[in-house]
Amino acid sequence: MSSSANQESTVKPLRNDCFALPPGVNWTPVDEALERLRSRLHPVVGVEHCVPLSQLNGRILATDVFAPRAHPPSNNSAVDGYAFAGPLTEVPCALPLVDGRSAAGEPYREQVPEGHAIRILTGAVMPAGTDTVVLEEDCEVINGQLHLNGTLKAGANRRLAGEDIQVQDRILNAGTRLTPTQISVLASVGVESVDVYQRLRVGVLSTGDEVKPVGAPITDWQIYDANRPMLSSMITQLGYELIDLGHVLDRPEAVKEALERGAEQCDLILTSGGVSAGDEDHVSKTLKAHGEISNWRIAIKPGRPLALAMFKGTPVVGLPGNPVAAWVCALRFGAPAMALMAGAEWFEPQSYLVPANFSKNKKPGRSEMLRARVRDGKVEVFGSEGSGRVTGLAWSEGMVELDESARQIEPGTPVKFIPYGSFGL
Ligand SMILES: Nc1nc2c(c(=O)[nH]1)N[C@H]1C(S)=C(S)[C@@H](COP(=O)(O)OP(=O)(O)OC[C@H]3O[C@@H](n4cnc5c(N)ncnc54)[C@H](O)[C@@H]3O)O[C@H]1N2
Ligand code: MOO
Repeated sequence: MSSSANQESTVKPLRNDCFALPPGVNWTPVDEALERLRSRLHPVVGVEHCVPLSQLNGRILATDVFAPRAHPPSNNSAVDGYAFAGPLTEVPCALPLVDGRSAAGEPYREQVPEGHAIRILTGAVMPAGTDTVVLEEDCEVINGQLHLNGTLKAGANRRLAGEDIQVQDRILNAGTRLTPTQISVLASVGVESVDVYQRLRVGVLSTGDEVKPVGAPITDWQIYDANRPMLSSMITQLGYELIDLGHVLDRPEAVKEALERGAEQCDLILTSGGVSAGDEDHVSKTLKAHGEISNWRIAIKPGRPLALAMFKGTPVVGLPGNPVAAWVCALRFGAPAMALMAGAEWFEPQSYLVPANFSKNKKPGRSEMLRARVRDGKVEVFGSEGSGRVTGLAWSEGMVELDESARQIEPGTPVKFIPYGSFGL
């Protein structure tokens, strides 16, 4: 792996044989393939110190974060109403109101005398002498007296100091991918900046003589490059740094040159195409000639051929060329692997058992990933399983994963639905 100027020298490189398969392995079940990736990969990025809140979305925490302040910092009211000392057991009753009020940002600084009440607004600090708040809808003020008809427990409608977070509580763990909600927690206790991992630099390379970048002149026997824009968008959406390695023809020298460029600039390279056994599958050949390659034949449809290699110290994930297979493999295997390399936790995507709205007779012995979406509480799958059907990708909102043992699916059979959101997309 190449290293950037500010990357820390303590980063441990991956082993050259990290993708090697045990002798005799032929078809690898999905679970085993995932476990192999999990056990052989580790973070390969250094730490970026003191990154401000405004730049944290999607970044991965490098250290645990402890609260420098409690949340809420003081007892305060959860509602607009009147504060007094609770409980209130004998009703109806009338409490004289003190002159003044406690508003958010403008506390009442004196003691509220026993048996009195005070006007209070949501978020305002509870004045001394009060611990309970009645909603303004549940009481009436007549001639400076607060009239109450319902009982209230002591502490009703009050938020206690530190009930959410106490000083020095661990609020976030190292390895957490920061999202808007976690950034809100940091802000709530006044954390201005945190240490995060440097962004994983992911190179995306398309290969194939028939493949042309969008915008280039094209003929009938050529196709537009759908994989590179798809994978590039995925990389940026996952919060990684995209390094566009372009497209190369099926020429050993061109493939080698592109991989060398990638190894210089990236922590990981995703290629698509050229990994099955065909005469023009130069990605496999180049990786074999100049790196340590392992052609994983995963018992999955689509996406059987997945080439995993180390090329000049940089891991290369050789995805199949068919866009559907490239997408499925990039998600199912690439996303957790990248997360781990980027310093986050390995993750098994959250899935849901949803009744099927389709029938299918599946071959045993391999997993199948179907383009899917949920409508009216049932999961439907795209009409064609063809691995080149990009329309199915656009139509889908997730995948149905049928494991190796699944056989006959009927309408109503619970199946495992994995929304794309479970991968962070
Ligand atoms: N004899 C065998 N042939 C094939 C096997 C096999 O096991 N034995 N596996 C099939 C499966 S499954 C797949 S998937 C493909 C994977 O092949 P490659 O990774 O070598 O991919 P290519 O042959 O280069 O391309 C496959 C297909 O995808 C189109 N493609 C490629 N790149 C792009 C791109 N950037 N954007 C859009 N489409 C792309 C390409 O034109 C081909 O149609 O191998 C099967 N064959
Ligand atoms: O990986 Mo291929 O596209 O399974 O069909």
